[in-house]
Amino acid sequence: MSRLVTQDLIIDVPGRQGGTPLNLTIEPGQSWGVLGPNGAGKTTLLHTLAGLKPPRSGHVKLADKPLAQQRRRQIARELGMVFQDRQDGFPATVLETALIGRHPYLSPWQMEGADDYARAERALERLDVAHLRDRLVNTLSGGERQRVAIATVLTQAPAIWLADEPTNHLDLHHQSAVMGLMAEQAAGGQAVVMCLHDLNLAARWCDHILLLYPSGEVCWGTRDNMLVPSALEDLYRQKLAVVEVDGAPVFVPVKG
Ligand SMILES: Nc1ncnc2c1ncn2[C@@H]1O[C@H](COP(=O)(O)OP(=O)(O)OP(=O)(O)O)[C@@H](O)[C@H]1O
Repeated sequence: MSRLVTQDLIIDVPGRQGGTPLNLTIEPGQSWGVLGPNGAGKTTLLHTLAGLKPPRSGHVKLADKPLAQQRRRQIARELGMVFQDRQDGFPATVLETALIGRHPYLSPWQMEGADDYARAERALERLDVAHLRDRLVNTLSGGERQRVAIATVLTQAPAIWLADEPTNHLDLHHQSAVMGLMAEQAAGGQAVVMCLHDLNLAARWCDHILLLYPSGEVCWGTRDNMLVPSALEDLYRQKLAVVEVDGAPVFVPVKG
């Protein structure tokens, strides 16, 4: 299984000077939550980890080799990205979209085979969008599109998931189902890195947390060490009350 390693990584957020160099190892089986306020650089970090955006300094290594030296196709067999914003203007059906997840494994002009179709169909079932298989993606609701995007990455079957707010647009049931899927991926030996705005999803489903401050300061560690109310209040500049439900902390914003 592949490991994602950053060496003295500083992400390139326009107008920001400096920041904490990130020396991080994302191990197979781990589930990371990236938390921080709007504009802190969560998406920039994820895009940098995916090799879609060059860092300001430092390196990202995938399977011991700098990302910058690897072919995109090879990277796409290892890394799957759930984007925050997608342009679904392309008139493709739900099934055709899920099948895009198989492209890293096919040679140019090679048609998808029975196994590719079976994987895509299974992923659509898993994300509860199989009934939409023949619909054009640009006719779907926001939550349906989000589930198709996740089904596409599930079809891709990467060793490492980079998911930018995977629960965006999802109702409570589907939020829980998607977080369950992410946990299942991690339990199966994949690594998962998710940007999340919901502290409570992070507290319940992630085992590692990275806190990203607008200044560029970063800290990271195990969930229990990182989800300290005073640190989170400082991160979000928001007072919090904490209760415990089912053994996990629940953070509630309070006035004052
Ligand atoms: N192309 C660009 N030109 C100028 N500024 C940019 C550009 N791309 C991103 N930024 C800025 O970089 C900062 C970090 O953006 P990023 O999208 O990584 O934040 P984020 O933590 O994911 O935010 P959010 O929680 O709102 O999704 C923001 O202030 C954003 O405005």
